[in-house]
Amino acid sequence: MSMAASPPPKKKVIIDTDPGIDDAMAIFVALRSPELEVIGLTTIFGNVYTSLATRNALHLLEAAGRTDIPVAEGSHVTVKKATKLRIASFVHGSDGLGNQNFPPPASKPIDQSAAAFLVEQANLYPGQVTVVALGPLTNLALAVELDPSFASKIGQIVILGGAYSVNGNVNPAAEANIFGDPDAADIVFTCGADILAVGINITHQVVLSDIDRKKLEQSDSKYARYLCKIVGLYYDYHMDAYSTTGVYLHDPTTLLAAVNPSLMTYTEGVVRVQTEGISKGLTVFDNTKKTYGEITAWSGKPTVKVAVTVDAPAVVELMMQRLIMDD
Ligand SMILES: O=c1[nH]cnc2c1ncn2[C@@H]1O[C@H](CO)[C@@H](O)[C@H]1O
Repeated sequence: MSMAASPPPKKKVIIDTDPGIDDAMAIFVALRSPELEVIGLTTIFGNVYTSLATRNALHLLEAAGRTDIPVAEGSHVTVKKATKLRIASFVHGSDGLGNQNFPPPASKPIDQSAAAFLVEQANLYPGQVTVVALGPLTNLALAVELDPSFASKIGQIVILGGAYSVNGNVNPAAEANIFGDPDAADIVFTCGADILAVGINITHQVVLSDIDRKKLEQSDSKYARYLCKIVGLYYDYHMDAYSTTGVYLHDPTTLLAAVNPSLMTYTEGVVRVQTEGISKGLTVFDNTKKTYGEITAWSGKPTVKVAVTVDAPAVVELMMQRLIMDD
């Protein structure tokens, strides 16, 4: 008797997000990826304040018809309780979704903080949960502080964060997600979890051109059409900031690294984050190949994987395919 091979188990994913136009793309791609089971969204400040991130996360799940997925609201302040936050409304619009003024969602977040939800899920499914972190790393740092076993129980943390051997996007030193809470980022990078970091040295190679945008616009996919409605402002920002007619696919690229890690190559080493001074938010990678003459801040810290190359056309194609494919 022949038996059909059973499909591989889906990867359980929690997306920690600050939606955000490219966050919306990543969330839709995740919902459309048969390799993934999205078990929750957790929210954080960054592109918008946390309360608006929660509202947008709920709204995006409603737009996708997936209100079965829980949303846990994250921290409103940095891990050091700073309330003065850097919010990128000039990139995403004051509503975070291209100034479309969508009606408020009917659904509500669950009664648990993002950090508590992350800890709970890691304990429920040890080694099986992947967190895709698309904003500042505050919630994950709080999870590490809440439960010392979180780092070993979480399956993998895929981080959009850092600028490795290239300039930042907030200033020459810092990438926006790391700059948003550098102390949290340093806690997470050194916590000992299985970490895969995707920096803007990678995501600046992955561009959605105007031609691809038109293809999305002309498809009948409700996901593609929704994204085309909100993406205009993101194109304007890229024209102003980088003089390009395309947009960088930061968040969907990172999400797709969780779907198919072989879209990138990686190196391994220790990442520490500068938490003060003019280079606050700088990610500094030690390849651990040199024995320094003294103990450094990197000595003996756990290593992480950092993406070094990407098959950019394959990432764009996969994203387009996931958005356009039939339900
Ligand atoms: O110039 C910028 N300032 C702040 N945030 C930005 C900028 N450009 C892009 N992003 C946002 O930050 C993440 C990648 O660093 C992405 O979520 C992107 O939308």
